[in-house]
Amino acid sequence: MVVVVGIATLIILHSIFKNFVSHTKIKRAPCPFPVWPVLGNLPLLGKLPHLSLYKLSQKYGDVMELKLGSISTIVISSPNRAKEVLQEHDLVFATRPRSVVLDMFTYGGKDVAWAPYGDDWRQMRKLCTSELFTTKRLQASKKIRDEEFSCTMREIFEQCKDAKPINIKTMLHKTILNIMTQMLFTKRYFIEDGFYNNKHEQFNDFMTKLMHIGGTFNISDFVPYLKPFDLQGLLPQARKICMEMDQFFDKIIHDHMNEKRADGSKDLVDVLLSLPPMENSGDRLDDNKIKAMLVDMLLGGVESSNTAIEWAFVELLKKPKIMNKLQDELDHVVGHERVVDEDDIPQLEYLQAVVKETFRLHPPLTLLIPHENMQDCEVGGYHIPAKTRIFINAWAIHRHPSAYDNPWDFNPERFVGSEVDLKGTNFELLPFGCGRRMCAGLPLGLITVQMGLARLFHSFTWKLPLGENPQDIDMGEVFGVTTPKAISLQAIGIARLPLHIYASR
Ligand code: HEM
Repeated sequence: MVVVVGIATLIILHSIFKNFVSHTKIKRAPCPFPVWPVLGNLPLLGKLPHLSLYKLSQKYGDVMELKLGSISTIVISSPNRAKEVLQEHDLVFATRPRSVVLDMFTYGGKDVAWAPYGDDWRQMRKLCTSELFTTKRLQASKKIRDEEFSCTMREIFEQCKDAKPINIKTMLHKTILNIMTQMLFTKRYFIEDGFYNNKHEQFNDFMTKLMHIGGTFNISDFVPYLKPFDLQGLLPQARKICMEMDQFFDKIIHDHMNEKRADGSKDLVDVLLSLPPMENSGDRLDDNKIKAMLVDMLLGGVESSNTAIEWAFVELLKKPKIMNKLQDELDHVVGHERVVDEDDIPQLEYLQAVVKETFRLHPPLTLLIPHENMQDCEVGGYHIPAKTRIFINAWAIHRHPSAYDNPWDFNPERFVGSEVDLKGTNFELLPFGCGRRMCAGLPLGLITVQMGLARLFHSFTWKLPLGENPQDIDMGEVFGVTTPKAISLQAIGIARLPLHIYASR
C-alpha cells in the first residue's frame, strides 16, 4: 500500500513539475503596445510597414510578435534571426499565408510564389529550375534583352538632343515589360516603328491595377470575420481584373496552340504547353497553372527589377563620384566603340558592388513575401506557435549594425573584394530571400538590373533637370508589391559614346 501511494505521489509530482517547466520554458516574443480591440497592432504599421516595423524593432528587439487583427505575426529584423528562420528551420517556415485577393489573382494559389507548401508547389518550383529559368534558357534570351536595351538607348538618344527630362521609371517599365512578354509569349507591348507607344492599353491597364491591388494591405486578411464586408471595396476591382486577365491569357494560349512559329523557336508559354499534366487527367499542364505562372512572372519579374534600377539612378545622381567611378570601369572594360554585353558583367566588379549596395539600401520587396510556419518552433529563444505569419524585414536587416558600418550611407566600396553575394547564403543581404522559397527568377532579375545600369550609364551620363539639386531629391517610398520611389525620378541623359554607336543599334 505504501509503495502504491509512493508511486502515485511521484507520478503526480512529476506531472506538476513537467507542466511547470513547460510553462516557464514557453517564452513569447515581445509585443509592441498598444494592442487595439479588433485591429490589434494593425494601426502601428502605418503607410510604410517596413519602416514602422524597423522603428519598433529598435525598441522591442529583433524578434517581435505583433497581433495584426486576429493574426499573430512574427517580425524578424536581424541577420542571425533570419538565418534561424530561413536556414535552420527552412522547412518549418516554408509555407505562405493565404490572401483573399492574391488567391484570386493566382487561380487559387496554383502559382509558385503564393502557393502553400506541398506537392503542387514542389512540382511547379521544379518546373522553374528544370525548364523555365535554366542557364541555357537565360543564355537563349540574351538577344531579347540586348535588343530591348538598344531600343531604349535609341529612344533616350532622341530625347537627349533636346535635353528633355526622361521619366526613368516609365521608360524602364516599358523596356523590362517588353523583355518579359517577349520571353513569355514572343510579343512586344510597346513598339511601333522602332519607338514605344501605348498601343496595348488593355494589357497595361490591368497590369497596373494588378500591381496596385495585389500590393494593398487588405484588412480582410487580418480580421477574417470582416471578409464578407470587404471594407476597402477590393473584391469587385479584383474580380474585374481577373476577368480581363483571364481573357487575355486565354487568347495567348489559344494562339500558341494554333500557330507554330516559322523559325521553330519556343517561348516560355510553348514550354509550359509542352509539359505533361501534374494530375492524372488531360494531356498537358492545366491551363490555370499556366496562367498562374504567367501572373507570377509578370508580377514578380517586372516591377522588382524596375524599382531597383530607379533607386540606383537616384543614389548615383546624389553621389557623382560613384557615378564617375562606375563609368570609368565601364570605359576601361568595354571602351567606346561598342555597347556593354552580358558577357562583360563578370569583369565589371564595381558595377556588381553598386548593384549589391542598391539592393541593400532599397530591397524591392522590403518584407520579402510573407512566410508561415507549419509547426510550433523556437526562434531567438521565443516560442512561435504553428500558423504564425512571418515577416522577414530585409529593409531592417540590411541596416543592422552587427553587419554594416554606417548602414545608412550608400557606399558600394563595402562590397568591393567582399565575398558577400546575393544567392541567399549571406544573411546580411537578402533581397531575393533564401532557402526553399527564395526567388525563383534570381538570375533573370539580377542580369536585368546589372545590364540595365551598365547600358544606361555607359551610353549616357545623367543629370537632373535645370534648377534641381541632387541633395533635394525626394527619397519618399510607397509600399506595395514592391517599394518604389513615391515621386518618379526625372533625369536628362547626355550621350557619351560616338554617334554611330547609337545609330547602329
Ligand atoms: C530584381 C529582381 C527581383 C527581386 C529583388 C526578387 C525578389 C524576390 C523575393 C524577395 C522573393 C520572396 C523570397 C522569400 O519569400 O523568401 C521572390 C520570390 C519569387 N520570385 Fe522574385 N525577385 C526578382 C525577380 C524575379 C523574376 C525576374 C522572376 C520571374 C520571372 C521572379 C519570380 C519569383 C517567384 C516565382 C518567386 C516565388 C518563389 C517561391 O515562393 O517558391 N522574381 N522574389
